[in-house]
Amino acid sequence: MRHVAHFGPGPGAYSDARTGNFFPETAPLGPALLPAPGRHPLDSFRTLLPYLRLHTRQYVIGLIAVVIATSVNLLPFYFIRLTIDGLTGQVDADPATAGITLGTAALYALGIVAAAVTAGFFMLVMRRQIVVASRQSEYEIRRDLFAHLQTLDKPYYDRARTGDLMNRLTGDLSAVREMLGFGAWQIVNIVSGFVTAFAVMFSLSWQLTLIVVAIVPVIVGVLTYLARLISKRHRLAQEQNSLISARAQENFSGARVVKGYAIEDREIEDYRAMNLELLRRNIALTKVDGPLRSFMSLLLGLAFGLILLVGGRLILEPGSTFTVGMFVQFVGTLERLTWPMLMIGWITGIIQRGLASWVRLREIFDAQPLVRDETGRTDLRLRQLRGDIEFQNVTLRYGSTTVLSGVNLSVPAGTFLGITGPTGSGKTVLGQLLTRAMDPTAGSVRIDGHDLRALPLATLRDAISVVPQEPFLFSDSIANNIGFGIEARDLPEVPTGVSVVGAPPPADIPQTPDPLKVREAARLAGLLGDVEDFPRGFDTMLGERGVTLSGGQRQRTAIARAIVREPRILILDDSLSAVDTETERRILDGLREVSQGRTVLLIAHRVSTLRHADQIVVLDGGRVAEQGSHEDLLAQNGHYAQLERLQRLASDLDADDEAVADPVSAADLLEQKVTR
Ligand SMILES: Nc1ncnc2c1ncn2[C@@H]1O[C@H](COP(=O)(O)OP(=O)(O)OP(=O)(O)O)[C@@H](O)[C@H]1O
Repeated sequence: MRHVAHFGPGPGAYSDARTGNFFPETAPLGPALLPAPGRHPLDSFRTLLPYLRLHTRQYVIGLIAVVIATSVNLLPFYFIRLTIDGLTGQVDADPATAGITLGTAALYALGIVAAAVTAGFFMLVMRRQIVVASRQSEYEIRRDLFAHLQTLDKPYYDRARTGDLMNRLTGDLSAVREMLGFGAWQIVNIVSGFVTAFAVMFSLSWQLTLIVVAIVPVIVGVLTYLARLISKRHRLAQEQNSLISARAQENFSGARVVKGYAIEDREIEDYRAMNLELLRRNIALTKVDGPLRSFMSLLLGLAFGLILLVGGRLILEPGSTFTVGMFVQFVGTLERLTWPMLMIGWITGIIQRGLASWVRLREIFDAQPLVRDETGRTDLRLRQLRGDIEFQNVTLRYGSTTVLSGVNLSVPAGTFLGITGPTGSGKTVLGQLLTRAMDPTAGSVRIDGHDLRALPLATLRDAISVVPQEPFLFSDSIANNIGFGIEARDLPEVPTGVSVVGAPPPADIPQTPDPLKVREAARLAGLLGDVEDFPRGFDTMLGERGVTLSGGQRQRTAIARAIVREPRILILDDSLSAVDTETERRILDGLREVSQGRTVLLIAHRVSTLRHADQIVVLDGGRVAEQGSHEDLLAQNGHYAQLERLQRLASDLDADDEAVADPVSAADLLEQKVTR
């Protein structure tokens, strides 16, 4: 079940998008990844500290292990020096080099092995601490981000782009994790590598060390420049990669539209152009990526050549204490600096990307819902609702557009209220105000006499079920789709801002909703017959992995999902538009059964759907235009009466004329003509 995923990163979360390339492949990086103006990345680094603090111990142990490993890594050259100097019979100030026996050589060899084993062991310790800590931080940030996103409201999601949010939760999070893991240990590796290597080299020969000090900045400078160039071109290639994937995905999802409009050739041509651009960018990347290694070899070759010349002279100088063994140790130690030098440019990129990505994640954390519980206003004692609804002079504006204007409505608990009106008249937003998807601009919406702003959101949403105009079904079984709302109740709250280390294993959560409840809800929604016709019944998978339901079946699944929660208030937004009149009758019978003691708001365009409602409200231009029972409204001879006449006419036409195949469409057609 979906919520189980909250308790830990799935296998995919551990996958590392590393190419065999010299530079790691990260998320597509666009201009959007640049830090938000006016906010320095280091400021946001401070906001990352609480997550790092959860793993202080791991980072301290891990970083000490890196320092030990880099230092021990230089020991083999010391033993090689002793061996060479012993073998060549040269004697320096160190008595250990005054000749060598086979036994001593074996000891040195053992020393080399021991150093390698020790360094390997500490690198392992580092990985177990820092890399694991970065994965845990990734888990914790993702957990908290998701939990925070759950608190954000409709206005936020109206503005946010799903693709962008997905990209932040995956690509940006990976970039942050890479900075906390690989970035952190590489920084320490580079610093300790440079410090220890320079200390050793200086103790061997200050003259040679001076040459290195002169050369290294040039090498690092050139490499950093190349690394930046590669990073930039890599980013451009990645951006194009994203575009091309998005285009392909849209083409696959909209395959029916593409075929229907016979625009395959245009699609092929567009895709070809995008693909060609990707090729161009990839070639541009190869042009700088390829020569990097050769360039590195060339620079190092030159450096080593120079050191050989000067070092040779130092050895040959009369009375010199600089031995062949010391020279070999010097060169070996310098060679160990190759990797850190190469890494500087790379790590700078990783840190820059990580910080920029963290800024983008902070933007999500900083977003606050407009609608939320507020201390002082929310009365947390209100847990149960009866279902009396009241709109008091409610006005809703979006910018300069007035959507609802001075709506007054009183709906006693247990009322079956029909709502109709021309398209865009404000029917849906009326329901949305009731669930506090947003608050009214003026006036107040009340349940049981309490202004909604005084009700805890959990109480409110627990009491109301909505069947939206375009129901969303998950790629899951029919049973889980119907039981979606009940399974989520009574779950332990997942704590945020805490370490995952030492967290107890997830509680054993029942995997399937009560089958009897699900079956009963399906019956009431008129879906049972359809489900029983599927070979796997309620276990039938929907969506990408399973069957595709018809529009009417989708609507009824959503109705079943809403009523299985046994809400005090049920809102159905145009939920019977895709079913035939016979199915509609069955669903309405079911709804009447459920509506005993509940308040039902049924938004519909068809008089046949509305006629048995206790009360019917007709909205027009965001105002209540008519209100009363079916008979009252017919007597008023207004919009509703006109609607009824036209729909009756359409249905008579249908009875007379075989050519009108679908009475619903005919009625809708006529109704649209009238409402226009
Ligand atoms: N987030 C929004 N921003 C701006 N305008 C909005 C927003 N949501 C709704 N509206 C506008 O509010 C008006 C009422 O919308 P609503 O969805 O309630 O209409 P409706 O009566 O349910 O129509 P239909 O019968 O077509 O579903 C419409 O003009 C719509 O464009």
